[in-house]
Amino acid sequence: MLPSSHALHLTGTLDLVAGTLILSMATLLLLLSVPFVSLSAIAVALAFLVRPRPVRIPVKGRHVFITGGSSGIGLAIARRAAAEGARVSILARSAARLKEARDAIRLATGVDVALFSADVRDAEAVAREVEAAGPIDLLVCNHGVFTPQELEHQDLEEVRFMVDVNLMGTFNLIKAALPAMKQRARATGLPASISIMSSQAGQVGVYGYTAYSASKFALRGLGEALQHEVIADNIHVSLIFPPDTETPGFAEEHKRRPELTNIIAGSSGGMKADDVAQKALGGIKTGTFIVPCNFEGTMLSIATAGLSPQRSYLMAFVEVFGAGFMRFMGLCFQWNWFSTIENWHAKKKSM
Ligand SMILES: NC(=O)C1=CN([C@@H]2O[C@H](COP(=O)(O)OP(=O)(O)OC[C@H]3O[C@@H](n4cnc5c(N)ncnc54)[C@H](OP(=O)(O)O)[C@@H]3O)[C@@H](O)[C@H]2O)C=CC1
Ligand SMILES: CCCCCCCCCCCCCCCC(=O)[C@@H](N)CO
Repeated sequence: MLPSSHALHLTGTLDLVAGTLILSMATLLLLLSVPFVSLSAIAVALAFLVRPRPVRIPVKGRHVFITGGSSGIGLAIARRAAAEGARVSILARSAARLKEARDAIRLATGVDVALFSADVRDAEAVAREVEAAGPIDLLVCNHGVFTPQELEHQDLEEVRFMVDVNLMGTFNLIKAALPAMKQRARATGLPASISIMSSQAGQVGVYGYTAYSASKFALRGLGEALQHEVIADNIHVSLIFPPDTETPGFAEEHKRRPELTNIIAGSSGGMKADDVAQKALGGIKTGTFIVPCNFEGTMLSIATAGLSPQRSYLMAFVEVFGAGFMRFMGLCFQWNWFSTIENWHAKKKSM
């Protein structure tokens, strides 16, 4: 048996220990909450900071005009937009392929899309078709050509072809569509969209893609500047950056692509056209400026965020705090690519 004075002493000590414990726990929590509170404060600040403001762009019942809508990614976007209740117009050169696309979309959705035939390089023809289609709510500049080759071996004619179709074609289209789009956006009070199909090769230069990468990088400059110019008209610009995607165009490209282009492009996993279309439409509906399509694409977009507009405070947060690490990852990828190129040359020399 303990004498009662001892028992008292013991409870006193226990109280002291418990008190100290609680106090140090509280201090620890407080210390731990400092970074948490400051990170939350930064997130809140970013929520006020990001421009343009978040937006929702409806698709149902609206006029969606898609170039290159007769094949691959464009066809997949047209099918999805039709299924969501949009009035869909597609434009391409070949009338025969346009009709095939209309039949395929009708079969899949029961909806008839309107067909417009023009070469996007022909500004007058584009203006005529856009006029005939009527005012557009969502313009999807998806047309594109790609013939990979080392610049040394590529004819200037082919370089010009890619720049003319991919870049100048997009200018022709936007110039033709913009005036009526502005009017319509004002009349309906609904936000409108101009989306442009770039490529992951429009975010990083890739062996064999000098002309193609140049034409796709250029679209980003176009898009960034255009967003400044049309924001007051409630028009929202999106740039879409797919990786290698299974399409008729890609099947053709793959037959002649340099081995090194295959290897480097293989750093990003391939996709199906319909999955790219889903990402593209998702990005368009939220007015997202940079729309990546797969995991590697998301990393690439964070690594190359630069001074592009960002509406999402969460993505802004990731970009701000991921910048250093993503730069490091980018250097790792470049190390890997340059090593591959070096080994490839060494192997060729020894053969
Ligand atoms: N597939 C891929 O791996 C990737 C593709 N992209 C981009 O996505 C877009 C679509 O590619 P994808 O679906 O593979 O291409 P496809 O080759 O399968 O389809 C291209 C579409 O564009 C049309 N088109 C081509 N040239 C012109 C022109 N001068 N005027 C009008 N229409 C034209 C074609 O029709 P027609 O020939 O009858 O004119 C066709 O409808 C392109 O911008 C491409 O650069 C980006 C990343 C990866
Ligand atoms: C932090 C860094 C992350 C990096 C991941 C990088 C992966 C880059 C791969 C580039 C792929 C280019 C594909 C072009 C596809 C295309 O446009 C053609 N098929 C033509 O249509």
